[in-house]
Amino acid sequence: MSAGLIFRQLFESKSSTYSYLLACEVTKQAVLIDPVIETVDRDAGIVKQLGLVLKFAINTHVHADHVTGSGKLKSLIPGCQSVIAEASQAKANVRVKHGDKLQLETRSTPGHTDGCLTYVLHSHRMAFTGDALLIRGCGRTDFQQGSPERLYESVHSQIFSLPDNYQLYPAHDYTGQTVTTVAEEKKFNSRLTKTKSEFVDIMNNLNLPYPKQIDAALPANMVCGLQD
Ligand SMILES: N[C@@H](CCC(=O)N[C@@H](CSS)C(=O)NCC(=O)O)C(=O)O
Ligand SMILES: [Fe+2]
Repeated sequence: MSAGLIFRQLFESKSSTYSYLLACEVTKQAVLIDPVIETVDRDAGIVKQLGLVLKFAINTHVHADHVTGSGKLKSLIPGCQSVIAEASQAKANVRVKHGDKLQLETRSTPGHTDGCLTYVLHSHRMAFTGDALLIRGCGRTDFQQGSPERLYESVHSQIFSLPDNYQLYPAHDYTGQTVTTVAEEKKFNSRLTKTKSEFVDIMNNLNLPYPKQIDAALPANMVCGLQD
């Protein structure tokens, strides 16, 4: 995916989730990061209109707040394969780990969940951080093997170590923002600019309500989405 890039940031409003369509202008080969079941028909329509060949429906982690669209995409687009981290223990056609290169570099960024991955497209200075890093924030650490210590280490070692001008695209935003950069987050992130012990304290006192769809989402996402 080093030639011209086709790039679409797509939004699902019920869970405030971003999905990302990336494709090579020349080969038309495409991947869709973090599809959501509610918006799969829209996304499959865009893939068709643009004449793309969707190879992979890639999950950054086992989402707790929505059902992934990867299962439904596989039935709509023959040949499309689901992808998730080996460490997530979820089922998928392809299970990836730190260092793998599935058109994008895979970086292990646990802490929100054990199996959180950040996908880096070096040729276009972009990284897709899932819930490890949100714009000016980060994923919660109070369920799904969450650990504030691990999340802090992950973001500092795997995301803040990228060049300052890399653009960062999260899996969610609840304030209407769409993109940030490594430099901005190193300067302005209200949680991750703190010391590790201050960060742990913040994360242990968020007191957020559980996501509304968690009971349906977790079992479905352990098998990469509803299959029919
Ligand atoms: N209200 C939403 C869920 C909001 C939420 O918990 N978001 C997660 C990411 S989805 S697992 C999170 O980590 N938030 C961090 C934060 O600081 O908000 C719903 O009911 O779906
Ligand atoms: Fe999440």
